[in-house]
Amino acid sequence: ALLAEIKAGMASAVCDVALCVPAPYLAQCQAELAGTAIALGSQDVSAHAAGAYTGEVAVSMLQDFACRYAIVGHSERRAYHGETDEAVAQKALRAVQAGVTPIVCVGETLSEREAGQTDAVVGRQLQAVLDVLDAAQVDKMVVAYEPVWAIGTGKTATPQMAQDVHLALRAKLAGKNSAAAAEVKILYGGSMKPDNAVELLAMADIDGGLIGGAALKAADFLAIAAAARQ
Ligand SMILES: O=C(CO)COP(=O)(O)O
Repeated sequence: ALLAEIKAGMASAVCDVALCVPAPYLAQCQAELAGTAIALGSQDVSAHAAGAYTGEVAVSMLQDFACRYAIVGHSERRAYHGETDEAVAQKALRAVQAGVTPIVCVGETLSEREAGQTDAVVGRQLQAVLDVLDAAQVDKMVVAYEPVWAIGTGKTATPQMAQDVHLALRAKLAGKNSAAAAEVKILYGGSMKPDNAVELLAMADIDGGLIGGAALKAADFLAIAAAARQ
């Protein structure tokens, strides 16, 4: 029902939109999204291309459902499933090698921010991915800055706080490939809502959003997509 509402509201393409759904819904969503401009993505991908890893979803399986994106390194995967920077990097690499665009999530916890470590933490998380990619692969990924303290909490980074981190991330990308750095989409995630999306998306280095809670209400998601067009 949610997908039908989003589809109806997206009838005219307002911006690039991808829906990243839990793996069991991929087949249904692929069918529902066929013929629309809305892309399909997953919320995770295995760090292994193939082999006996029961329960894992390999990138080739995602491709069976025409997934164009795979979120990797979401803070909940890092926190609750012990995913290290290196494991996240391997997931990103598997996706890139298969032609699936990884959405690489980085973000600091509240205590890390309060200790002045934000740039160091997100820089380390992004660098781990850059270390396994060739310079020519840098523009094959999307980066999402998601301050952990802002996810699902109703607390949002101010536009300037987010912009400062996005700028630092773009500089880090430029260290690997300066031309590609300008092209990489850096999304902000963390309680993005219709009432704060316009000012966040107006910032020079905020190229889009990674929407959690507000994507569960079609009207809110559509309003954010409309804000992205402005
Ligand atoms: O983690 C997020 C998206 O993956 C952000 O979630 P919220 O938009 O609910 O804060």
